[in-house]
Amino acid sequence: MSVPDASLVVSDLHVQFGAFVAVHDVSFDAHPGEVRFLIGPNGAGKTTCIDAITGLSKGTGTARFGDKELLGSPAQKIVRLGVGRTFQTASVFAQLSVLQNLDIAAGLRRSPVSLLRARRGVDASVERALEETGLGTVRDLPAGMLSHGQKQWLEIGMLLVQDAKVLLLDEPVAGMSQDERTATGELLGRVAANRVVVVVEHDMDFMRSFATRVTVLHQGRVLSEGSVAEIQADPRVQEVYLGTAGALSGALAPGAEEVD
Ligand SMILES: Nc1ncnc2c1ncn2[C@@H]1O[C@H](COP(=O)(O)OP(=O)(O)OP(=O)(O)O)[C@@H](O)[C@H]1O
Repeated sequence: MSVPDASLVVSDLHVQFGAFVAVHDVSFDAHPGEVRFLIGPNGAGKTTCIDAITGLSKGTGTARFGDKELLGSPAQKIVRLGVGRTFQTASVFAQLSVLQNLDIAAGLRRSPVSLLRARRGVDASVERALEETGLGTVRDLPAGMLSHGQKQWLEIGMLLVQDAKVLLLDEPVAGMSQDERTATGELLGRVAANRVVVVVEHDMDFMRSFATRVTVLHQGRVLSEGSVAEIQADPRVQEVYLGTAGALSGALAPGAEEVD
């Protein structure tokens, strides 16, 4: 199968901490135009996959973005290649305004020479990110005053101004209100139109509403992969959730309400 240049293709990813194998030969791919989900019970290896792809943990196998191999590259180089991530806890500068946070992020992709040049007005990439994330109305507020959801959107905006082509998002809707979850799903749909978006999530209701393709991990291995309907119908997935996370089992059933 030919793979589009802008895709992320992970093959046989293997990550070990001492004798403990956290990720066993995991393969998945993600393409612009889809919102790709990685789900699985606690400790399944989801965050470790993202850590390895972004250079924070050592992994073997391959993780290619277009024709670039990411595994083995330093984290900063991976960022420069256009691969960005968020963490479970948003890391924004609380004292600085939304605009200043975005401006600093935009500076990370500018050359030292252009940083020294006098700047007139707001960078076009910052204006686009404000528009795309819906944060325009709070642009002058200190980031510390934003709601939990708005902080996550700001982090996503910071990746957008850095011109990230691959966004790896670790539990972006944890702790969000229902309205914020819906807004986040819609934002991810817009962002994914021309970028790779991979979402690690526990929230099954969110997954069901916004995932276009899902990989289920269990104990470091790929258990199942497919559309939301396919993975929900997979008896192996039902068994894992029934066996390890009773509260999630109901949420896997089509149409079930999420249980927190
Ligand atoms: N630095 C580390 N050293 C040792 N073990 C680790 C390290 N990082 C993760 N692990 C272990 O690897 C396994 C996978 O962890 P990981 O955080 O990737 O799971 P996860 O699927 O993201 O879980 P959760 O949904 O709870 O965040 C766990 O057993 C975890 O304890």
